[in-house]
Amino acid sequence: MTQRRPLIAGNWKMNCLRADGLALASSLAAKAKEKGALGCDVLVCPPATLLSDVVGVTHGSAVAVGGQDCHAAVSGAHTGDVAATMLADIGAQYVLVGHSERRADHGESSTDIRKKAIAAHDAGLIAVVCVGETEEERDLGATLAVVNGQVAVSLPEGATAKNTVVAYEPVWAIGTGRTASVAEVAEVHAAIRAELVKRFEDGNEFRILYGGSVKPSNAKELMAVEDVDGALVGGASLKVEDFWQIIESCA
Ligand SMILES: O=C[C@H](O)COP(=O)(O)O
Repeated sequence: MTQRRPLIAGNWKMNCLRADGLALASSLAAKAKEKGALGCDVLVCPPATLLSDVVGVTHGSAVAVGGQDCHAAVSGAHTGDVAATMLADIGAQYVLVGHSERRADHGESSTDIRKKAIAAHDAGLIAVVCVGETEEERDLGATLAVVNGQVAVSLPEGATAKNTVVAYEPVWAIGTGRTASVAEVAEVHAAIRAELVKRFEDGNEFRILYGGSVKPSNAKELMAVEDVDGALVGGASLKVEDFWQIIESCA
């Protein structure tokens, strides 16, 4: 069986002013240093305003830093956007692309996401490509078709297990306290794995994260599901003790 090192990623979304964000990142880095070898890779994705400082305070620790989005272009007249090259330039190693909040708030399509993933790869970043169905799509029985369709279009030809992570986040489970059941998670992750194996030589090695109301109380159970290789955590990543317990669930 392929051994995949889990990734626990914290998406801070549009939260944290400077003092709180730096305190959170410093505490995590200190805990990681004190613990030594961890059972997973750890990533935090702060808002753009804090990226550079968080890179600074986590330097030399096991905590990697990522952006929450990037533009598909390297530079140009795109007011308010950030290029993947800019993220790499300040020391970020990852970038989230296609989060459902970007898809909903900014009308991003899977074609847009693929372009962003290519930009991330070209900049030397690992793209965390997010996919997931809405509640309506699940009720219609369209979950696997929707998710497989997003995976097929959002992942570029050049994706590999080294430069790409897939994050499955059912939209109805994000920030709602409702977590997908183990059976629901297992079914979708198996379908994503099959899609990856069909398309990519190293499809078995891609990490597939689950996201949607992951918390200390359900992390262990979710991490034990076949083909769940970590978590993309929103709310619980803003509390150092909660996020740390989720990290420890991979031990
Ligand atoms: O990116 C993270 C997800 O949207 C999950 O957020 P949540 O853990 O607050 O449900």
